[in-house]
Amino acid sequence: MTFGIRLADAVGRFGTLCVGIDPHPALLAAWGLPDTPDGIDRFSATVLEAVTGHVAVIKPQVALFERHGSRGMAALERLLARGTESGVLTIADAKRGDIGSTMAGYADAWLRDGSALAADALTLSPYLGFESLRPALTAARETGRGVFVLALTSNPEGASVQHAGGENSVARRIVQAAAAENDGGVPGSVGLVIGATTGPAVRELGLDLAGFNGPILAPGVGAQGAGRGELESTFAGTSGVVLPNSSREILSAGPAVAALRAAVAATQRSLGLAGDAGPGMD
Ligand SMILES: O=c1ccn([C@@H]2O[C@H](COP(=O)(O)O)[C@@H](O)[C@H]2O)c(=O)[nH]1
Repeated sequence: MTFGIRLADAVGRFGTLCVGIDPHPALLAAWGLPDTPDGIDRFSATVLEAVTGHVAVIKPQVALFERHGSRGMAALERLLARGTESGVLTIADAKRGDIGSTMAGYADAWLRDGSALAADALTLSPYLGFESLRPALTAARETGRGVFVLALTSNPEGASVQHAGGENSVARRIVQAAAAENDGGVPGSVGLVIGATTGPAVRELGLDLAGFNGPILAPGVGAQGAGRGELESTFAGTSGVVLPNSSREILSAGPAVAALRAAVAATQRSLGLAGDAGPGMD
């Protein structure tokens, strides 16, 4: 079964909120955990326990595992495996992108069956050219996995690159290229990253999200300042599933599992997502 279909099923049961697992040093300290591979392992296991059965998807931030070298990456491998065992979909936020021949290595690592780092989906950076991502697009299609391609990122600096090009902006061309990958009537597995903090850019750049048949990962709610109003205005009329991601704001409620669950529920309520059957935000 494809990632797009599995995601549609999962958000139909648990709603669209994506919880980020970002073991920042300050959060580890606040939780009374050491800034070590064992600390991030315990942090990750606690978040997974709290969200299982309450959200459809988690997004581990790879950089914060990579800080600890091979033992940090082993903690990430365990989290990805436990996510699969628990029935929670995983998006590895690694933002990979390179020339095609090297991209094949990343695709093998993150998107191939049997790889210790295989996730349900991977974030990709298209700034070496959308077509350089082909090995990852192919691997995802062949293995029933998904990708999320950066289009309009949530950080203010992103505009200097992504808005460039006027009517034919970089972001617009990325949305068009990603849309072309999602043919057929079923929910597509090639998604986009569009920050919830990007204000009127979706409209001003003429991004056709009504015609986009894939999921959209929307970081920027919570700690970066976006809320329900920003989500609703940015994604009005969008056809595909929009997955608002919150990391630090939810994680700062820990380490108690009950408190993390309460933060998840509060976030779902404040974003208007509780009981949300998923596809689109009208
Ligand atoms: O445009 C982007 C792409 C990815 N991110 C990632 O999402 C989380 C956001 O964390 P918060 O604590 O909720 O701010 C983090 O892992 C980013 O690397 C993003 O913010 N914007």
